[in-house]
Amino acid sequence: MSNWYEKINLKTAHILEQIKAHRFIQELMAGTLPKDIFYFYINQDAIYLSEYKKVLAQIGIKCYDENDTQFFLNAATGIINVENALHQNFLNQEIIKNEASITCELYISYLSRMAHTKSLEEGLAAVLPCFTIYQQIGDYILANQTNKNNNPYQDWINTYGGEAFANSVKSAIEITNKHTIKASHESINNMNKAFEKASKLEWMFWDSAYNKESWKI
Ligand SMILES: Cc1ncc(CN)c(N)n1
Repeated sequence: MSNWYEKINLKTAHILEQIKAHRFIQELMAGTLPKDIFYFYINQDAIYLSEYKKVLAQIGIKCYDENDTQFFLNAATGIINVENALHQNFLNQEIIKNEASITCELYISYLSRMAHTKSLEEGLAAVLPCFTIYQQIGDYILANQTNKNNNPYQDWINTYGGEAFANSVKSAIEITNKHTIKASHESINNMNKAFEKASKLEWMFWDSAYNKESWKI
């Protein structure tokens, strides 16, 4: 019998396919993504990660098993440090913007609400696509690109397609699956909704970067 993650991954496969097909990802893979769009993304992602780090710490605080707590606290520091270093490599200080785009604001606010006001199970499900989708996209690009030696975005691709990130994703999946074993039907439904919504927000995050989303007023 398949576990919770396998089922929800299958149920949301259409979202992942749309992310893979998105012009942001296709052009990133080809190395043709305009630099201003990539920088817009990296800048928004730096804002996103500084909040996401707090969300992971909050999830860790809520865990009952100390190993799970440790995992999320490590994830909040370790992985994010790697990503921040990656961002600093790409970011030109002059273009740093401090204002979150609408979608960035929406995504971080949503995750923060899930981590602070919902059950641990729902919080786990909400943060999981941030792990799994990036790994799947990293792996997808690594498997399909033909320009590994001259893609200006290769460092980004390697970070998410790499083994270190895969290990961390595996642990996040295992912890979340473990919390579904005794979960009620209602709780599983809520977890499904949270995973699906966060997956859609992942698509929206790339789309908003591609369009250099601005506030309407
Ligand atoms: C928006 C977003 N989602 C996920 C990741 C991968 N941690 C990220 N860097 N940015």
